[in-house]
Amino acid sequence: MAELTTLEEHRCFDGVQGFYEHASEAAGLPMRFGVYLPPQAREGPQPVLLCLAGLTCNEQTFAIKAGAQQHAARHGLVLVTPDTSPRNTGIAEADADWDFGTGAGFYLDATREPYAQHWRMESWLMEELPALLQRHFPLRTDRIGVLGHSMGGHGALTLALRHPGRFRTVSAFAPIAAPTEVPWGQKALRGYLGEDRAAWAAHDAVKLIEGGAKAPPLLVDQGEEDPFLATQLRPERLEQACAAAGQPLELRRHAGYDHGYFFIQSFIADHVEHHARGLAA
Ligand SMILES: N[C@@H](CCC(=O)N[C@@H](CSC=O)C(=O)NCC(=O)O)C(=O)O
Repeated sequence: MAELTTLEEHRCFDGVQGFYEHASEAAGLPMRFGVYLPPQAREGPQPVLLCLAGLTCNEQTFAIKAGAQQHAARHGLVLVTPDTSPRNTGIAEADADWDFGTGAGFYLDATREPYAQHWRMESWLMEELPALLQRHFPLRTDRIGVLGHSMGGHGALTLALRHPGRFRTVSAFAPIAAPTEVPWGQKALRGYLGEDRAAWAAHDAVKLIEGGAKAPPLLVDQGEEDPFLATQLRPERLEQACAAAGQPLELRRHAGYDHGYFFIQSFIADHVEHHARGLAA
């Protein structure tokens, strides 16, 4: 059986936007992801931007809604858009809520049953997927940046902080910056990791920075009309932690913008340029 199944491929800004599935060992199930190959990939391997989406999203959401391909085509960046959780796991309770379980993997490896067997997003993204991508696509896994939105912003920050040296560039839109302190994060961390608060802290960007973890300079955009700003996101906690630790952070607050993809579309060009510059250096 083929290692990789092509689900769809579409010409896009002179490159190719595809969606693929493979039998993931980490998840123990088929996992899906998107890859945008810019036109430069016809000439040879190009740097990669891993794009992590938020709650309720799948591998198509960011690819369809963010408008990133036109900028990736200009800069010669490969975009990789993974699904946000395993699916069709047979665990009925995993489909009960939109902010936990299916579509809400929080980019970590669960240790609590019934999730521990399949919810292994960190292992999939950090180990299995890069090796698979390297075998099948013209891209450079030694030059990877990571970007994320909301739950995906939490993923971008925590994966970069937990795996120093793996990502050369990091950025986020409206990240869940302090998940141990907010309802979305507490629900996920309790559900996937149990009651051990030390285990939670290892997946909280603010706590990681306070504990001395370092990441490349962070670019973060936040809409001031985001309905989740005060209750779920808490960018001021990231600002405080970065200032105290000397972690470079550019936090841009934008009047009038909310949490959705119209906000992302408005600033995605800056993010792709940020990554392209850092990945070329
Ligand atoms: N269904 C929820 C809203 C869910 C939501 O806003 N999801 C965001 C990410 S939130 C944090 O990770 C998203 O990206 N949705 C996809 C989209 O196409 O906008 C509710 O009813 O409040």
